[in-house]
Amino acid sequence: MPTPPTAPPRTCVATVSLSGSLTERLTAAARAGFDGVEIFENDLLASPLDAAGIRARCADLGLTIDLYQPLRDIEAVPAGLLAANLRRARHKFALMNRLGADTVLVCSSVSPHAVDDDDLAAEQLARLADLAQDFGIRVAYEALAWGRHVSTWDHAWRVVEKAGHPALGTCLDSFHILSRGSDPRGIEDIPGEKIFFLQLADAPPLAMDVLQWSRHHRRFPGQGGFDLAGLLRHVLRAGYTGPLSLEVFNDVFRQTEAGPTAVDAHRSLLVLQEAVGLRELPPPVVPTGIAFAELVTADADPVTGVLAALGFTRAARHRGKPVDLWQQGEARILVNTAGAARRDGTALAAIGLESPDPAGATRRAEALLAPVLPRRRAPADAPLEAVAAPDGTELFFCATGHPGLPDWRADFEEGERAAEEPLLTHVDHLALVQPWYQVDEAALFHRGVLGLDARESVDVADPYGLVRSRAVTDPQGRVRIALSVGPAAGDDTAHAQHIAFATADVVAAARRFRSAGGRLLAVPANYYDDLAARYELPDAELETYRDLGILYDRDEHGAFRHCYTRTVGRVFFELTQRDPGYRGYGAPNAPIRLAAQHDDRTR
Ligand SMILES: O=C(O)c1ccc(O)c(O)c1
Ligand SMILES: [Mg+2]
Repeated sequence: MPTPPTAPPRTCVATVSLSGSLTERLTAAARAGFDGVEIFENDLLASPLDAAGIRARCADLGLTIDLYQPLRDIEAVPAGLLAANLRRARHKFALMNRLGADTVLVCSSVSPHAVDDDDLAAEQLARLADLAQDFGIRVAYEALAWGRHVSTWDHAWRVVEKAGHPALGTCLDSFHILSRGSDPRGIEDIPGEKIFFLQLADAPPLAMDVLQWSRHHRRFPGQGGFDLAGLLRHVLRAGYTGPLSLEVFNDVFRQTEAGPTAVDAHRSLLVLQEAVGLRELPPPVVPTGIAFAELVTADADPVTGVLAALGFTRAARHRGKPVDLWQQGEARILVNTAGAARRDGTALAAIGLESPDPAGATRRAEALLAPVLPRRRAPADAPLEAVAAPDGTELFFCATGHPGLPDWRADFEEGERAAEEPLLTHVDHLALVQPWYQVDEAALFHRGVLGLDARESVDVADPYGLVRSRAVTDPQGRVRIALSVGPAAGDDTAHAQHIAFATADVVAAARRFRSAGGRLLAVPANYYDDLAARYELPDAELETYRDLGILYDRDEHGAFRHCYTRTVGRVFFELTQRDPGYRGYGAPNAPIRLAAQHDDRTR
């Protein structure tokens, strides 16, 4: 990795990537730590502030205006049109002088009047650059992937090179380059000072019209499928030292709060800069296990009843707070009855992550703009470092049983001892439901802040909508978190969180739960007929699964058997028996489970 330069590049965000009034967008960008903005023409036109007012507001916020955009359909047009275009440009350049913006974006023409003639395009862009120069402005020419005649980065660069004008350079936009599958290596041959601007956007792989893809589905770096680090390396090797600017057109960001979007955006740029060695951040401290999951509830009885039937004992009680530790093997559930009752009943509010370096984990989280939570502790309590995930879940960095580091369990007084051998050994995974607009942000957070790996996203059919789910894990599979987004927010079934426990014998664990009075989620008989058709399972085994409601899945590495408790408030529990090589979560069974849960709720 190259040594980071003394000053990392400036970071910008396009106003079009955030929602709200122009003032709201600027405020959000500044608060999230951006250095500058690209102002989109429509955002300026719609603002009650005039150019001088916008300039003053940006100055107050500590933001520069690094780009004004766009001038469209300028080049390679008949002479009459060129005169009109230059007249329009003169207006905009005067405006930019009032705004204090010195670079204008010109995207390649989509006009039916444009002709396929690079010489003409170069000549007219040089005329525009001449005019711009009079205003102290530079013109950055960008190939739109759907440009009429110029649609690739190298074609745009050839036109710029041909024009040979000092006030004309190129603007590279990762979306236009990578969406077309263009080879970006040749970018290294562009003289760095002729790359006037760099726009960065990621996007998920979608087979669709490129204009629609670009205008609705761009995402922040690391949230799609493009190799942005690879592209950025080429641009840096060319000698580019200008800003890194996020230009993300996205339907979700247009309609959700600008503040969190701007934080998500800036975090994505920090992670990207770290990946290419432009910025040094406190290194990730990958969690090594789940220390506990904390449930908050106004009424503990229903959930502790389920835990007791599952074989948990109340192993300890907090010295100063109404928090009980329920434990079985290495699976620990805190049941917290402090504070006001939550309207939605029992909910998973916090996760304790085992960390080899809790203070280091917090430093990284803070550097990546995660809110660090005030320590909730009495003077005698062990210090616990905690940050908030985007969905509000509190993440505690714990060092359970680590000599030399404070142990959170020191705050607890011992309670009951386990009477029998634990059938449940540890937490297999946690499933957290995200607000519908936040799943990409959540995945980036868990990857960037916690150093977990994000898996492919899977779509699961729910009877009343679609659940998108994406797992993040550590390399050894000791921490597995499934992030999902459900359909309408009012749908309680798709919005329940769950805690999955691991067992070496799911049949025994399910039987014990049932004989202790627990109720397992019933699974339709049709499912088992299908299972018999799909796998050669012995009849007796199939019968047992049918009786207990155990679901079955298999991949090339092994099998997965799992069953579910009924839902309490907003949470339910899963019992899982995972062959060592199996890497999934039983996703093929999720539609059956969701339908059974809907059915169970209406019973
Ligand atoms: O979709 C567009 O029109 C558009 C405009 C300006 C850009 O920089 C861009 O990448 C796309
Ligand atoms: Mg662009």
